[in-house]
Amino acid sequence: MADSALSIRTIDRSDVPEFQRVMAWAFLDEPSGEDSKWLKVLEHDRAHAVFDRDEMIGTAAVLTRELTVPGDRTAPVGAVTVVSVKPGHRRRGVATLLMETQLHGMHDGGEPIAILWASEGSIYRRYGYGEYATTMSKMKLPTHMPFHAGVHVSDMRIRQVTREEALPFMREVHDRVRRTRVGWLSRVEHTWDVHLGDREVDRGGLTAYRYALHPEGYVVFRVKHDGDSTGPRHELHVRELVCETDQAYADLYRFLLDMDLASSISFFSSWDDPVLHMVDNPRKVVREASDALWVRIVDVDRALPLRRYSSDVDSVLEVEDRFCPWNSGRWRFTVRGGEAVVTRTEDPADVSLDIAALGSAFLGGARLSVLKRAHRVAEHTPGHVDALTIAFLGAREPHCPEVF
Ligand SMILES: CC(=O)SCCNC(=O)CCNC(=O)[C@H](O)C(C)(C)COP(=O)(O)OP(=O)(O)OC[C@H]1O[C@@H](n2cnc3c(N)ncnc32)[C@H](O)[C@@H]1OP(=O)(O)O
Repeated sequence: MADSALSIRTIDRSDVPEFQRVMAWAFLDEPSGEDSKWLKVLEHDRAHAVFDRDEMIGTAAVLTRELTVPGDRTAPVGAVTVVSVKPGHRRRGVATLLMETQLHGMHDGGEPIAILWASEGSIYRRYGYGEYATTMSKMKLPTHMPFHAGVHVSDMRIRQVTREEALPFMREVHDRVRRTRVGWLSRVEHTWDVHLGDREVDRGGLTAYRYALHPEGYVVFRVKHDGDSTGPRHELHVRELVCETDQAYADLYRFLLDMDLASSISFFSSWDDPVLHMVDNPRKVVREASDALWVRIVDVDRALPLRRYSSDVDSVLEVEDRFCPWNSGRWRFTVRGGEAVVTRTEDPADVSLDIAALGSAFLGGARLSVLKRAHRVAEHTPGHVDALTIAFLGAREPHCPEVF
């Protein structure tokens, strides 16, 4: 701790207004008010505040969630959010104290994995979070583009309905689909109000959400009005597109692409969105990649066996973890038939890496072979990095469709 006057504790109901104010000032935002939907997902016993004497100066919270990991499995994760320190109190170790408290708490009987979305790219590696555990694709495509001849569009009816009508169906579909998609998260009841918050201030000048249901999926989008004397050129901003079948995916994309009066579709999608291979002219799909989920392996021996792996491997990993030293040292990582066993060993290392590199690779997003080229992974026994890279990869790119 940089200053002996600092203290940290979990919050109670009476702390909430100040908690909101500190957050808002730190994020250069307006306090969201006592009616904020977000307050309903906040777990007070997992929300910490740092005080300088009696002044609250820092906040951070953990949300209890399940994350889908390779092998159609879910793993308990601590979803870290609202890390904030009041301007004027920064660079004195307040965020470090919050990170330490959260990760020690998870190590001590909590989740073996922590995740977050980073506001800035240079903050979280020092705490052992691995970047690009999932990649986000900021995608824009013109409407009215035909599909490639081989793409079948069914005659299933797509209905635009009210939010009230859509929600029960969406909850059910989402809960089935998220269990099959690596990087997707479970939702609690109020997540829906936060994720699809639709107050005027949430809309950023766009319309309210539109909800379109297909028997096997749904799409939620807003419209940004645009145009001139030559006619309307509205933009469709897709919030989420969730489908149980590839057919629903093609049908719902076609529904959006055929929307009269609209000229483009914008979507924060997965890097491997199949639409690239569905449209007639893939070059017209403009994409920009950015980091999405950051993953922190809290306990190597508890976390790695939670997922399945693509191939057998037997390697000794030397892990460096300065922030959570219980992970440091050598681990034998053995996969047989997709299942991993992780045990302490004194055997010489085949591969050394820092804990953040392991977090980046955990969901099958960043490749260990690329991290090796980036000097983040070192190979001591030839062939082991490639073997591990293949074992960690999954059939699809991991993707996290929601910011928490
Ligand atoms: C998951 C989320 O909630 S993401 C949101 C993060 N929050 C924000 O972006 C809100 C605005 N920013 C802030 O509130 C603060 O600047 C925070 C929370 C990012 C950092 O808080 P601080 O108390 O200043 O961090 P702390 O003093 O513990 O810094 C620890 C280290 O991180 C570095 N660091 C902290 N913030 C940043 C930053 N924004 N960019 C680069 N380095 C940073 C510090 O220099 C220090 O480095 P060192 O260990 O080499 O000395």
